[in-house]
Amino acid sequence: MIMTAVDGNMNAFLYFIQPNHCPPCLLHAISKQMSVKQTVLLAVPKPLGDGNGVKGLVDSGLSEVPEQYVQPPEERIDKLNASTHDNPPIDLSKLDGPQHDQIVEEIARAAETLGFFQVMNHGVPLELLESLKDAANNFFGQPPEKKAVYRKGVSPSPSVKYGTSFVPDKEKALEWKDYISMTYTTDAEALEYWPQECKDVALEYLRRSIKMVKKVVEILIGKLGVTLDDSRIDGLIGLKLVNMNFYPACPNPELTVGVGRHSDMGMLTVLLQDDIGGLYVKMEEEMDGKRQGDWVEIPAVPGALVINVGDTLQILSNGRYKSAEHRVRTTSTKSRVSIPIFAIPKPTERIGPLPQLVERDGVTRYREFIFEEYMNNFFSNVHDGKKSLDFANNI
Ligand SMILES: O=C(O)CCC(=O)C(=O)O
Ligand SMILES: [Fe+2]
Repeated sequence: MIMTAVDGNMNAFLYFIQPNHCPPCLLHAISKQMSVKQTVLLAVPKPLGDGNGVKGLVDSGLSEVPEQYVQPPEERIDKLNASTHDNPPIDLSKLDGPQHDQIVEEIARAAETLGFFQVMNHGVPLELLESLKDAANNFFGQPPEKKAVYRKGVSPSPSVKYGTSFVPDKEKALEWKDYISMTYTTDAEALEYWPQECKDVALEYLRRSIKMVKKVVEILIGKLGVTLDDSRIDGLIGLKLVNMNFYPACPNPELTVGVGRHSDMGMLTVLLQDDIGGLYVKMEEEMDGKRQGDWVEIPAVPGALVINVGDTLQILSNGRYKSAEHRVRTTSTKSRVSIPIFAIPKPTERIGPLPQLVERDGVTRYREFIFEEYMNNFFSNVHDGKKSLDFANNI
């Protein structure tokens, strides 16, 4: 019998199977389903394609999701039972007018409760937002071989990485997502190595957003009653990543996730989503008639950007600001793109609760560490809710 299967790195394999042996994962499941007691792999797996990602799978004409993408029941997303977080976007242009204090209050309140909010008049031109979504669709719409050149290990620069899922080698169930991740070092490096289809818009998005990120960080630190000098703030948001996520239309959205439950590791994340929707956040506490633990959808609002608090800001604020757990569902009808910017500390930055807060709170909720250690831990574990924060636990 000849059979195709796909491994965690999205390599498709041709298998020749005979009784007596059972290769792991998909084949195991298939062999059980087919009541074949044992199967054997006769030939070495032969890659059918490299770097095709989930998009490549879908383009090959799937009618059902492969076994590796089927989530355990507790991770599946019941979209009918989720409500929407319908707070209107916060108008950042009002920071320059008489409503300054009220806007500062709204930002701090959102960061202390849900850890997510949307903003408008954020300084990123609306045409640029449209171009970014087009650029992401263009990049992922290319033939597999054009994208595969950015895979880890072969990419022309360590700052650019094309991949699928999060940590495919360790995940029990894969995420239904392809991505390209671009780490900013210098303009020259970005212009040389980032993909042609997206480098200009991604750089401009980064330049414009980072000004807004800095302003929001200053506001949030200020609301803690602490002043940090400019170079410290620059260090806290000194490493910047622009990602483009692509979630292909999925034949069984009820069985899969686009991104599993996780929190982001940095200070703040800025996220552009298209009009499909599907980003859910877990309520940290009871609020607006919703219970703690409920999942609420962050609706797609044209022209708005989503901002969320990351682990670093939760740690720095000694737990006052909430790094929210979030996840993304898939859809059967259309693909979705999202374009986050992760503003994270420089790897050498020393992170821990701000001493002034520890003194005031009379307790230190997290230990100190060098950010690089946190980052390495984050990227070597599968998404598992807010588990990433355990790395900073005191004991
Ligand atoms: O696609 C989204 O809406 C969110 C993606 C996300 O959470 C992430 O990339 O960390
Ligand atoms: Fe995230």
